[in-house]
Amino acid sequence: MKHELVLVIDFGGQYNQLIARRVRENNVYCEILPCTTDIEKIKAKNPSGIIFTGGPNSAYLPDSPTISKEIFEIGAPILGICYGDQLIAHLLGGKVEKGGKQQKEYGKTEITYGESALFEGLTTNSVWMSHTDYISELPEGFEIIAHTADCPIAAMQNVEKNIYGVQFHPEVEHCLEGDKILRNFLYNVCKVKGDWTTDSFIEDKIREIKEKVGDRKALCGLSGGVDSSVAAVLMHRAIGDNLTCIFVDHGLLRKNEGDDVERIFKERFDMNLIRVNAEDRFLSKLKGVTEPEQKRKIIGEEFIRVFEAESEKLGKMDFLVQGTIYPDVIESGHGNGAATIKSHHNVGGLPEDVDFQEIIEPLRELFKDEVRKIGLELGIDEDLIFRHPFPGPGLGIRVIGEVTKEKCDILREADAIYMEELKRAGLYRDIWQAFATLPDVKTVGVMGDERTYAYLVGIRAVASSDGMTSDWYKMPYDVLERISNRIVNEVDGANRVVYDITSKPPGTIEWE
Ligand SMILES: Nc1ncnc2c1ncn2[C@@H]1O[C@H](COP(=O)(O)OP(=O)(O)OP(=O)(O)O)[C@@H](O)[C@H]1O
Ligand SMILES: O=c1[nH]c(=O)c2[nH+]cn([C@@H]3O[C@H](COP(=O)(O)O)[C@@H](O)[C@H]3O)c2[nH]1
Ligand SMILES: NC(=O)CC[C@H](N)C(=O)O
Ligand SMILES: [Mg+2]
Repeated sequence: MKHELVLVIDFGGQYNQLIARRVRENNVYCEILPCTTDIEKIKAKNPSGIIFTGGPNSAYLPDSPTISKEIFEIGAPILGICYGDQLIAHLLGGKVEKGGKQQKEYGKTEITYGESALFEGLTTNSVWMSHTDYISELPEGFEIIAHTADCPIAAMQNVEKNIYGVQFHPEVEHCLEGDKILRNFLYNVCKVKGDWTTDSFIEDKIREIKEKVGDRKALCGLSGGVDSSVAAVLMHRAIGDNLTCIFVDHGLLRKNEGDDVERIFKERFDMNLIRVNAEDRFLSKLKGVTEPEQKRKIIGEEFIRVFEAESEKLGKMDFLVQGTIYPDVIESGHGNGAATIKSHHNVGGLPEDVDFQEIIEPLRELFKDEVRKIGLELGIDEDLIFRHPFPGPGLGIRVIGEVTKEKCDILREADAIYMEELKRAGLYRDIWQAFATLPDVKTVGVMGDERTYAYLVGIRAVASSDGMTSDWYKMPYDVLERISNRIVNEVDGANRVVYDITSKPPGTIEWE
């Protein structure tokens, strides 16, 4: 079945992915396209509605991102947000200017709404602003539908042409009733029925995979983590025994993880699974390397080389499947004009030559919490679905600086104690992700009246819903105390523990 589709046209904003997921949360399928996409391609997708995102530029400057005016003629309702709103005004003959002290607005702002299908049913009047420019003159055919104390045109509409614009950001959590405004756009203006659900995602993906793979063979990188487990189960539903899962024990896993993953998958899933022990291979490639991006690229490449070697043994597999999700893609700098934060091993860390016909990534557009929902619907057990995320490069990026077996062993012991204590305190599920890290730092201590000189262990726990932003977890002192005592007492080679209290941004979740 072909679903209703809303297109998000990307002008380089910070919250584009949020817009997309808000649309999906309203049961409408959504795709993000760069603003440079050909108008014919946009038309061919026959969208039910189009949303222009915000962006860092100024619509009136010559080199700012723009779009052909033909977009206004293709018949789909349009909603512009912030830069998108300003661009509509600029393209259709209104005026956008740099704001003086007066017109700039950042953060929470009081607003007065007028009559509009967008604002039906709203009961509050506070929005979230982030703009320096402002619309000083309406384009012809438009009317003002909201204003603030400082911004005369906080929203505008042309009902006849179905074009709407808002200066504020309805997609962010802090915009009161922003979700209602987006819902009104979808249901009152675009008149969608809302035919997209996680059920239909599963059905569609399975059909899509069947069509693509036919009776050819696929190899799926399986880590035992959430994303690859969900990807593997989806693939298995689609192609059955033509799927082989491959679990690489690269020596950078947590304590007992290799054996646990192998056992759990053999017990619970009726899939072909191969475990490859490749510790020496990975550690020898990482010898002497300290720079995080270089480490990530080496690990990314080794994964692929191991997959290729196994594929060769099995008689050449046609497809490689990975559990890549959206944050892996965006942080690797593979979005439109987005900066590279770190090369996730499965995206930015992939080598150029990959000996498979194609890579299949069934979850590439989704966020972690969406993947979890789908996993539960596929019947995967909760203990697997609610495992904390664990990065593919594993301890390779948690041992800061050069990776050695000795350091990995120290970290494995510390991390195992940390997890055990979090579970004992009943905090594991409340925390989005927690782990220990081993900075390349030794400190002096005193134990049994003897001097020690041993490694520092960092522990981190974060609260988040999608991993895109996070806050540090406010861990009770008594739990911290127990963790610290046990690590220093029980782990040979560690004599000090620190707790990371950095949010993301400005930090990232992993230290490298
Ligand atoms: N040890 C491994 N063996 C085989 N494939 C792996 C391994 N680690 C990661 N991968 C591949 O890389 C992808 C990305 O890893 P990532 O850690 O983001 O996802 P995950 O492990 O599936 O889920 P989670 O985020 O819950 O850890 C995985 O989905 C999987 O396809
Ligand atoms: O599979 C992965 N391959 C990687 O290379 C990688 N780097 C980070 N992560 C995980 O992604 C989430 C966001 O991490 P950061 O805030 O550190 O960028 C967190 O959950 C990280 O653990 C990775 N996962
Ligand atoms: N958040 C935005 O889209 C900002 C739009 C534009 N760059 C401004 O400062 O007004
Ligand atoms: Mg993982």
